[in-house]
Amino acid sequence: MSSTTPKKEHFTVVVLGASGDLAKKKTFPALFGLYKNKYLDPNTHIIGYARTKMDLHVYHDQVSKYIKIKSDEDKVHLESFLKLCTYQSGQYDKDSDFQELEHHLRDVEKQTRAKARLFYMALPPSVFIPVAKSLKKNNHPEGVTIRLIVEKPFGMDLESSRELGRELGALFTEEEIYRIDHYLGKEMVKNLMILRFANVIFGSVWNRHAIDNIQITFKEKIGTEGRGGYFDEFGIIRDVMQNHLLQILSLVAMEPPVSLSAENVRDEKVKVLRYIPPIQAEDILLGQYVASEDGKVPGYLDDKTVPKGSKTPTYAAATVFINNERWSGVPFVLKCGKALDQQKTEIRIQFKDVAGNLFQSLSRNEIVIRVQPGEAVYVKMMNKEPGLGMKTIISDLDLSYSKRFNDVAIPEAYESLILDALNDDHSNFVRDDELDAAWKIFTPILKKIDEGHHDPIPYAFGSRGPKGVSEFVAKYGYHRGKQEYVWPHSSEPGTGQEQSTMSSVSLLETILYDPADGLFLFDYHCDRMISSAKELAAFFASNQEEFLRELIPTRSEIFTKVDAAVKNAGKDRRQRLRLLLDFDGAITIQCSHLPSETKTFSDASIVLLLDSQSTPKDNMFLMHKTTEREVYNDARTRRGLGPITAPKGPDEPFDVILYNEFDEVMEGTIANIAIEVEDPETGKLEWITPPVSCGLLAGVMRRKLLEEGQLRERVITVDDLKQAVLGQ
Ligand SMILES: NC(=O)C1=CN([C@@H]2O[C@H](COP(=O)(O)OP(=O)(O)OC[C@H]3O[C@@H](n4cnc5c(N)ncnc54)[C@H](OP(=O)(O)O)[C@@H]3O)[C@@H](O)[C@H]2O)C=CC1
Ligand SMILES: O=C1O[C@H](COP(=O)(O)O)[C@@H](O)[C@H](O)[C@H]1O
Repeated sequence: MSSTTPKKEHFTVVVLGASGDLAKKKTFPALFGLYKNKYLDPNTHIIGYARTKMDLHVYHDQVSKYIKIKSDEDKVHLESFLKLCTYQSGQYDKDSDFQELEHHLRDVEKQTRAKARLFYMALPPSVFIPVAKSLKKNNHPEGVTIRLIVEKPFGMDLESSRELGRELGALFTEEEIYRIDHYLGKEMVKNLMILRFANVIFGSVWNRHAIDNIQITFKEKIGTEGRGGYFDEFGIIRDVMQNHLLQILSLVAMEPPVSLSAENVRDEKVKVLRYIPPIQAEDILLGQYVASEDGKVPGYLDDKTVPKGSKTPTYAAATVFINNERWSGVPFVLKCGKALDQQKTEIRIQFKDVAGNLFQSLSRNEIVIRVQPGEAVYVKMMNKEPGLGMKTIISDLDLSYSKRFNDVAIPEAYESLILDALNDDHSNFVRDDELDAAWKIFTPILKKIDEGHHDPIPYAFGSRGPKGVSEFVAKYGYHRGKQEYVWPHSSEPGTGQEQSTMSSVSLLETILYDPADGLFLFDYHCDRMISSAKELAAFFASNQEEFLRELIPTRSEIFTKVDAAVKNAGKDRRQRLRLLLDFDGAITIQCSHLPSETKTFSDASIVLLLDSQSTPKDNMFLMHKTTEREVYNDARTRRGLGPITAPKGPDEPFDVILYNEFDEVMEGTIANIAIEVEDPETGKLEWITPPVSCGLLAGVMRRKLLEEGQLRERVITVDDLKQAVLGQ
């Protein structure tokens, strides 16, 4: 399959549609990634071509717009990368413009001596053929190797796809064409062959004898905002299911190929698709999103670019069957949708029930391959609950990439695929007969949908999808499990387990749960975590845009998880919850039980120490609650205090008070500070607390007291503090 060795053949890359969204967001960042990591020959010249007229300066701004610069080294790489990028404007159907492109190419190639050209068509389908014709006529000189990357959609149905195939086929050979489906470049999709064919423990159960049903799910939180007009022509089945999900299915279901060569792999992929009959009307469930429950986010039809009364589905669940020896009778449920409750793409393989009745209340085994976000493979399995009894509980074997491979950068799908194309490796590209087989499965049902025979069921923006989804998957045998399963397992802080989930900075909230009062100031905790997530995304999220757009959880999503964790740890017990949010959207909750009443000390009995030196206030870890606690730990160490524990006795120092470089009091290492002073104007006693601008965390209790008017913000100097506390 794909190789990762730098390619010897020397290419010029031409990006057609260079002013568009795809080129900016995916193609140029991918080319830069390859260049930076030395997978691209350092002399490779990249020519952008599009209708928009722009000078080189503006063009370079466009090229760089979505390229992430994480270090000074990256900056240097970008400068040299931009020197390789030139631009030429021209129409998509004018020979004279393509001839000018040819002059540009020849000038470049005189210097670089490149003898091969990679044309990347980041273009709308309406101009695929005119551009392909112009390229063939004007930019395909003899003796020059040509590779043409074509983006989806590859037609609207079997007929139009064949027509497109015929027209392209008359111009370029199948070896020259690379039909991109970027899901084939995703790390976990590329991992499927290895998981299946390099592990006896998986390979031997990968069939109808052991597996009950398989779900392949794609969920997005975002709606079609901004591209409603485009989307309406296609709908979610053509946008995601017929290509991305079906490609995943073929890798999950195919037989082992004779070798890893592109043709052998694709032979097996196409074979399995041919065993799938067209989807039947009763095996499909469609939905279209309406406004969110609180009415704040508009629905699909509220988008002005969407035709009034459109029945285009934004959600679809469809079940296919593979009528071969391995899979006969096993439903493959494909689900995809926009404007849903979460973002995820996963493959869920559910096994059959255990035979016999040795144990009660067992849940089925599942292998879950999490494609994104947070790549993981986990096996849900039954285990003995540790202890004296013989109770069974659900547990897991968990290969979370963030823990197992935490220092490895996972390449972007487009990087991996462009490299494959440069290396003449077709295995992760779609072959013409695969496309044909895929359209055969979907075309009859798509025709019926286009003719308006299927009314989509409305679902609220941000929900799990249309009513009936759970019943739909249950109809095909999916059991949601008899026992509650919470991941990760709750752990007592200090066991070390919580450390292992913190390969980098995570946002942190510590929440009190009391059976009588519920979760203390829960909304305030959520608000703080969500707003810190937005502010710190630029520093810690590896994909800032995606994190901000889709991965920051809502209050209700956090509540669902917290509630499940509390239940799991015992709703009748007082608990301290450590809620962690990673910058890839993963939430971790650790519960520890508390005594039924917490010991309190009167004010006079708490010993507080003033820090021995100031702390600069300009520190993001003071303003946001995160797992990065160095600034606090340093202060404790300076004053001889160990790690944070509950106060052990009235005489033992409890906390250290930090102050900034201007001698203004900030806060303690675990609490905000307030003092009671005389109001200089009225002479009345009042409680004051330093403003956040002094460099401190806006605590949730502090917020409550400020809102209730029990506390007022005022700068407190170290002298004020001494005066108030010691009367000096
Ligand atoms: N290494 C890791 O990253 C691991 C992560 N986890 C996490 O633990 C959590 C639980 O995992 P898991 O049990 O596998 O997955 P979930 O419980 O999230 O989903 C299991 C199945 O139940 C469906 N489902 C979810 N909510 C409902 C509902 N309210 N009513 C009916 N059906 C529902 C899902 O459908 P649908 O897909 O349509 O939502 C899915 O088919 C997940 O957040 C998972 O990501 C677990 C183990 C390891
Ligand atoms: O091809 C498409 O894929 C994206 C989702 O891609 P991802 O890599 O972000 O998962 C989807 O949003 C878009 O509608 C579709 O055309």
